Parts: sequence; structure tokens; C-alpha cells
Amino acid sequence: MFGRTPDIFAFDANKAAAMKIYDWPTGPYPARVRIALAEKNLQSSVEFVPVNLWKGEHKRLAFLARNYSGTLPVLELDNGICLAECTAITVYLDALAGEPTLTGRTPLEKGVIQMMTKRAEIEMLDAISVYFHHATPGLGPDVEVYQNQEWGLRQRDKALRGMHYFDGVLRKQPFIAGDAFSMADIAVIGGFIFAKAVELPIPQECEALLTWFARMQERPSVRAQLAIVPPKH
Ligand SMILES: N[C@@H](CCC(=O)N[C@@H](CS(=O)(=O)O)C(=O)NCC(=O)O)C(=O)O
Repeated sequence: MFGRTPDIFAFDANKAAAMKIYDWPTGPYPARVRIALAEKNLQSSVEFVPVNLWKGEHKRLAFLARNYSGTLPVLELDNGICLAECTAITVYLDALAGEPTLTGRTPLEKGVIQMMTKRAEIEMLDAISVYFHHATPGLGPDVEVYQNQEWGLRQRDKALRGMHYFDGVLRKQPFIAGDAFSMADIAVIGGFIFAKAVELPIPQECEALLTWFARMQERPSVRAQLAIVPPKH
């Protein structure tokens, strides 16, 4: 049905060195892919190409040709194929190098990790992003061409509810999707990064969530990402 596996699935260390990631080093979503790359020991296989969000470079035709949605990050393969969307990029990277360690090995693990990653986006990360773009100056007036403060504030409140939800999850299990670290944990870490960037505090009563985040920072991949100094824009 699918015929020959396309080249993009044939991992070749030399070819992989030609992979490019278009991103902003300290962006919350790009952080998800950077952490995944570190977890898979693939950082040396990619070239990072900065895209200045504050100048609206991600909304210019040249970039939109790489990602219709005009968001970062984008993974560009040496054959020109561009993968956008953090979850999709992580699934690709996890399958590219060795055994899957981030997206699940069994059908159930894969399903639960996908569900909890999407829930982390819907209930926390994306909600904070909407708050940032609609209820704060965001990327500035030249980029934020439409804002709806009420919608932004509603999404901020949704994110706070989401933090309580994940706190409840982590009172019953050590990681977001169960007994092992996964792509779902990385998505919630992205939520923490965005929450810090917009100065939205994690409620102090979310003790399990805060304890989990402290534990996540023991991972070299996470510690390294949080140590990146934001470049001037
Ligand atoms: N669904 C996308 C969302 C990506 C996203 O929103 N990225 C931010 C980058 S960052 O804010 O995390 O640095 C962006 O491009 N924002 C620009 C914009 O929304 O105009 C994904 O999962 O990759």
C-alpha cells in the first residue's frame, strides 16, 4: 500500500548532519524539540537557524513556504521536506535514532503519550500562548495584528486549571503519561517555560507539579535548555 519507504525514514548519520531546525533558541515550543534532540543525542546532527519572531520573520513568504502555519520550530531535512509541529517532529526524531524512548513502545503507551501530549498543549501550553499573544504585548504591534484581551485572559485561566489537572495526575504517577519520561513530560515542561516567560506563576498548591518540575530539571536535556541565555531580538 505504501510502497518503498521514503528516504526520510532511512537514517544516515552523514545525511542527518544536514538536518536544519528553524527556531528561536529559548522559545517554549522550540524548547520541546531541543530537549527531544538532547534526549536522543541528536544535537550534533542538526544546524540551528534562528528566526526572529519579534521582527515577524516567521510570517514572511520565505518562511511560510516552509511552514504554512508560520510557527516555530520547523525541521528541514536534506531532501527539502519540512516537518512542523513539535509533536510530529518529536515522533520523527524518536523513530530516527534507536529504539523509541519518548513516544512509547507498545500500542497503549503510544496512545497514552499522544493523548497526554495533546492535553498538555490544549490545557496548558497553547492556552498560555494565547494569553501571551492576546492579553500581553506579545511579539509587538507589528506581529500581533489582532488581539482579544478577554479571550487571552480566559485562556490564562484555562491554563491555571490545566496546571491543577496535571498536579492531580502527578499525585498518582511519576510522569505525565505514566511510569516513564516521555514526549508528554516535554510538552508540560514547555508549558512551564512559557508560564515563566509571561510571568504566570504555577499555583503554590500544585505541590506535585512543582516537585515533578524540580525532578525534570535533574535531566541534562532540560537543564541545558533552561540554561540557554535568550538572544537579543
Ligand atoms: N502547534 C505548534 C505551535 C508552535 C508555536 O506556536 N511556536 C511559537 C514559537 S515560541 O513562541 O514557542 O518561541 C511561534 O511560532 N509563535 C509565533 C506566533 O504565534 O506568531 C507546534 O506545536 O509546533
